[in-house]
Amino acid sequence: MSGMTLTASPELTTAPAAVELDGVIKRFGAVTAVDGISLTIRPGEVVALLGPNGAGKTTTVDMLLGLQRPTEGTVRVYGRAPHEAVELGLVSAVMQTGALLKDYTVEETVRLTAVLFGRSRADAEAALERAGLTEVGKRLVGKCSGGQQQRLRFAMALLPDPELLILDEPTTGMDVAGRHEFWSAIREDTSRGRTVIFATHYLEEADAYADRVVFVRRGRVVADGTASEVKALASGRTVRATLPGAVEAELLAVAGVDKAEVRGETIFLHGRDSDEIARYLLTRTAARDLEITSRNLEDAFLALTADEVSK
Ligand SMILES: Nc1ncnc2c1ncn2[C@@H]1O[C@H](COP(=O)(O)OP(=O)(O)OP(=O)(O)O)[C@@H](O)[C@H]1O
Repeated sequence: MSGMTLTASPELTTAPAAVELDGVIKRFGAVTAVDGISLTIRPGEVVALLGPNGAGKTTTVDMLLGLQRPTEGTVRVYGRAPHEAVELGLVSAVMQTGALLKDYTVEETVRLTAVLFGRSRADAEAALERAGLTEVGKRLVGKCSGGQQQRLRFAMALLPDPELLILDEPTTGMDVAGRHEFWSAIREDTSRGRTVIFATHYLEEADAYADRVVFVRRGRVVADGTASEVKALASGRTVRATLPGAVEAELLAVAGVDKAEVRGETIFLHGRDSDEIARYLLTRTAARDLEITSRNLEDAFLALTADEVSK
């Protein structure tokens, strides 16, 4: 037995991950909604789950909230079973829809929720303020815009003061101004160190608000990185050409090439200066049929998430 205990900051040592998915599979009859996801999310991370319709985002979120159980694999939230974490108030969520009582005012709704969570009136006021709702406190919920209703759900989700906040496509159906206001409230909150996981279709949202972007497609993680890594993935241009007998390692050594791929007689060279790459190919090799394409974020997203072309 070691006679000495080292002290180090808790984040670096034994603090449990905020979320730990290990080999998670979820099937609904013949449909495999989640097909083997393993993921660790550290406390304080703001993570976007990005993917097209049917990718498995909501199913993953439901498992994090204990609303669904995995068919295989394990889900832990702060080292606990998800339903326990929810019961302890460690996790709360803003879902796409969630019943609100339309005949109550915004203020009454938040105060009532505070009572349910055993929180004080001051906590209710603080949640209203943090969700940017103080000014519309007296408004009937039924008269609120979609964006205000979502911020109301956000205020309610803040009441247990959760360590982890989960947002499932929180801005679906909102106009640009509503989305902007919603995200300003969230951003202000995340600056206090709360862990946030949000599912979205909107690439711009993932890019603007997440430290980490996890691309999901057909129930699998197809890319996982910081927003800037995702941008890097999408920047630059690809030169495609026909060059029989090309060797990947040799192409990678060409000035300006940061990625090279050989598929049969076709080569794909990626780099910042496509002119230089094209010049090299045309003057120093037998390459022909050159084609230069640039990728914006939207293309990168589509490339990462698109279904394979069916035969
Ligand atoms: N309860 C269920 N019963 C049967 N199939 C389901 C069920 N829930 C989800 N699925 C299927 O699992 C797959 C993943 O769905 P999920 O809702 O998790 O995707 P998503 O990424 O959240 O999509 P969206 O962006 O449209 O909300 C889909 O094919 C969906 O039809």
